[in-house]
Amino acid sequence: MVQCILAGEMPQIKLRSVSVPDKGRGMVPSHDVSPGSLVHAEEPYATIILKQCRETHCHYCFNDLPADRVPCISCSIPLYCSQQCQIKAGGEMFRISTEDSNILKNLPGDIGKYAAEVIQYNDCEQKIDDVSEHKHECQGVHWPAVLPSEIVLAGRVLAKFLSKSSSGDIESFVEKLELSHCYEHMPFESKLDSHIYAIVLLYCLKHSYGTMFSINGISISQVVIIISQIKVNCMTVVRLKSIDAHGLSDQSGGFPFHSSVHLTSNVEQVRVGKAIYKAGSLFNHSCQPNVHAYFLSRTLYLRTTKVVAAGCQLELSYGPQVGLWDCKDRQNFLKDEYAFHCQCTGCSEVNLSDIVLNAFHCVKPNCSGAVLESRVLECEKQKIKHFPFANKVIKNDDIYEVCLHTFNQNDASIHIQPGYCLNCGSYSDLESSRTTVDKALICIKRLQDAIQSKDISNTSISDALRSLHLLRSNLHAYNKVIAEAEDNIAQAFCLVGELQLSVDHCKASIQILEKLYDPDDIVIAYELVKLSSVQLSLGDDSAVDSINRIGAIFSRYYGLHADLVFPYLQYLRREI
Ligand SMILES: C[S@@+](CC[C@H](N)C(=O)[O-])C[C@H]1O[C@@H](n2cnc3c(N)ncnc32)[C@H](O)[C@@H]1O
Repeated sequence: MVQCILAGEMPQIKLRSVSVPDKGRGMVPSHDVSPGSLVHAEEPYATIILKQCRETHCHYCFNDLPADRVPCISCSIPLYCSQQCQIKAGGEMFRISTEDSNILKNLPGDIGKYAAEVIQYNDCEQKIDDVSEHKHECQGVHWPAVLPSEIVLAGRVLAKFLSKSSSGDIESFVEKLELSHCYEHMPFESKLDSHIYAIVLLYCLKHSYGTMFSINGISISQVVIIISQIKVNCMTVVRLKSIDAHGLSDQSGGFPFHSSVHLTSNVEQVRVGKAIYKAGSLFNHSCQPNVHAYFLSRTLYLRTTKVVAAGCQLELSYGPQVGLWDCKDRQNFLKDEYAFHCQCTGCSEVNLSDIVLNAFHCVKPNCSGAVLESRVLECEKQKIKHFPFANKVIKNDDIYEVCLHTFNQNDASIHIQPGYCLNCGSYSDLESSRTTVDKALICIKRLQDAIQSKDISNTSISDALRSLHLLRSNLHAYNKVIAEAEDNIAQAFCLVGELQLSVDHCKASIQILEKLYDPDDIVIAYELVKLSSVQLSLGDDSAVDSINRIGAIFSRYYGLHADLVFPYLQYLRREI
């Protein structure tokens, strides 16, 4: 909340929790909400840093670690960006006896120095949050470094119970958490894993808490429930980074930009932690979300990206989104990761993206119809059957263009086969197209490797251009593979200093992505960041339009926090 106030913004929208068919509880606004409105801000109930970020990010606030990082005073495993974060993560562990404090202060080197500072902090009786996130973990045995992050997070939830509960009634604690769980839908192997981890975790905690803690059937079953609650409800905390073509990242808001060197800037999302937000857990998933989630430090912010009418569900994406993957891949992911079958509009109503994202080109060169493989077709058939005829053309002209033949059939007797064009009904030999595409992709992969190693030859670019031509003649014009190939070629041209060609291929990639995503989706803004950086290098006036578009999209997704989340925006604005 402190961060919200500092940034001059607090959520103003009144929300209600309602019961939603097939999805359990969900959140709705009490009145109409305009795009870009902050609807929710919340501090986490419990968090954990991801293992791959242990050396690079603060274990408390998840920001980048500075050179003078501060280790945990006791076990020195967690690293913090400041003494304040170290103290907050330690909770009560620093309220120690005078005798112990003298011992700690006299420890050699940095540890003694930190101990002295921390003790002084506590002596001043400053008010600190009693988070105690790490206190129970640093008792000599380094189990948090070994167990999976989600199990360590379950340990942190349990530590709250153990530090606060006087009754020792773990069942009522779990009930009061009011988090949904997926135990009954979990596969047998995952159930077995969670039982084993529950027992291991309880023994680890017993090491810290001693006799006040009993391990029995009840506590084990409750920890199993907490583990399955975490599986369904924990959010991945991410940070945005701009990375230039040479792999340098922009941490400071400045940009390592030299007029003699041509650079593109890519936006990368870095996953840094996992966290449980109790109210945030009430928001359901949609593959066409109307809410965007982001984080400043540990605080979760939810902001609408579309108009949401009073009483309509506010839904965010748990990862998969229309445009990112096709329907089948999204549903498989949600089943594996969150153990539910997605009931969102993106998975139940026809949308252009799901039809064309992995589609092939029709054999007739001038036909714009999509040809689908059986894997995609099965999913889309279900949706086409239920797509109300009246909405077909009005909702999206492009859908009509790629599926004309299909929609002209009587809805009740839709009979589409893999390999037949949805627009004109012509048959394509998908096996031969697939073989050509796979061969072309080998050259594109070679170009990607050359980009990685910054060793781009003329041959690798001309091979990639020939492959692009093959991709375009075998795949549907809006297939995502073409967008990715265009993007790779744009990067390669940029690295060899052919900036105008880079701009052309970057634009071709964006044109496809605008069909797959909403043209105002944040993904388009990330692509425009690349485009505008090359346009700026080229002295191209249209950089202004690109940067204005980026600004408009970012302010809808991040509001007043846009510059804080992505400091590179300030650099772009300065340039125009
Ligand atoms: C983080 S919780 C969201 C709140 C939840 N509905 C509740 O009642 O507590 C995630 C769970 O909500 C349900 N859910 C969320 N989005 C859904 C969707 N698009 N389709 C079906 N179920 C969904 C699933 O049961 C999932 O495991």
